[in-house]
Amino acid sequence: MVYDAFVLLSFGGPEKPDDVMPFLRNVVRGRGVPDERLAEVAEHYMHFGGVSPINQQCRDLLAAIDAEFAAHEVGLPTYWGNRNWHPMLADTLARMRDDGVEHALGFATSAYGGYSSCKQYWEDIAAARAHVGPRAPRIAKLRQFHDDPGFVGPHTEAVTTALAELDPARRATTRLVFTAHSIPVTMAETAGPTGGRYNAQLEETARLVHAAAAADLPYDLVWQSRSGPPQVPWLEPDINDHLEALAAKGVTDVVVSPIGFVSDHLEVIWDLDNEAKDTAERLGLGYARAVTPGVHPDFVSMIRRLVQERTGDRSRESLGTLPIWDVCPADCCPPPARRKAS
Ligand SMILES: CC1=C(CCC(=O)O)c2cc3nc(cc4[nH]c(cc5[nH]c(cc1n2)c(C)c5CCC(=O)O)c(CCC(=O)O)c4C)C(CCC(=O)O)=C3C
Ligand SMILES: [Fe+2]
Repeated sequence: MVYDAFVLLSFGGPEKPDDVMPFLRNVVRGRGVPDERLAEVAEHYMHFGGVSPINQQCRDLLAAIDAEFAAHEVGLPTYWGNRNWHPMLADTLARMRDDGVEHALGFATSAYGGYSSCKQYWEDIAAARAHVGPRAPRIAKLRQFHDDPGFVGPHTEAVTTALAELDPARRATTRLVFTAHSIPVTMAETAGPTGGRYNAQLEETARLVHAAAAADLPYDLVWQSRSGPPQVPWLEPDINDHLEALAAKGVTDVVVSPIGFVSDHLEVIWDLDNEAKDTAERLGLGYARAVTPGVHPDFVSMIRRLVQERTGDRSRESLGTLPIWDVCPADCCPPPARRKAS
């Protein structure tokens, strides 16, 4: 297969206060997220002047990818398109068509399987192609990378750094807490071809980072950033409840590592650096938050390696044991049932 471009696929985020509500409406399109929840989330964005850091993080990542491609003679022009905010993927795809692109490789900013993290990016590609119409470039999405050394390594380094911020005299009562975006339980059950893939991959990443960063400490995998109507079950426990439980059983310090994410976007800086940190302070827990890969050189070279893997120029690097594939089965990770907005 000959590929003629690279496109970064991401979530998108508002870049000014007036963007916030239209962005949020795009995110929840028909998914029954209550208005009160949207208003609450809008508040989180307003704490940062209505600007999510995620778009700038994508610009920085794309610049790093350009430099990496140039240094390794990967001769692909690069593009960037989002699911929920400008630059929207459909607009990017139209530009790619105008530039003569026919078949691009796409890298999505999520390491895991599941509807929101993987399948929805395939749907974004299909919708953008339908929008562009005849001569719309094709996009082959690059594989999930939860156990790649270019993802596990930067998370490991970050946990080590965060651990060094805590009091070594209390190491015996220190704990690692890995977090990822909560999703509806049904979505978790139907993730991947045989179900449970999102959780299984997160468990594997947590195990790998734990073993490499601090094998002597106990660790947990918990969830953050729940949304949706309260009567719909999502993955639990929430990190804040979990911190309460840890404090109650004598834990004195925590390192919180958001292995569910690739950059320190709003869900990380609000839900962890504000909410969870406040919870920890109230409980008297020492708290250190590990950073996400961002533009870590090993993460950037992983993206280049994924491209070279697809063009047959190198083989896969995997630290875990779960199966990894290039093309997802058509029927895996169904979208959640649509609910009327309440
Ligand atoms: C698995 C997963 C990831 C990780 C994989 C990936 O990265 O793709 C992720 C990432 C992100 N989620 C983000 C923001 C939001 N997610 C929401 C809502 C939801 N997320 C869900 C899941 C996930 N989300 C789900 C099942 C919903 C319910 C509604 C729906 O089914 O769509 C809402 C709606 C309001 C609310 O929170 O209730 C917002 C604003 C941002 C941007 C942050 C920024 O702006 O910096 C990022 C990177
Ligand atoms: Fe989300």
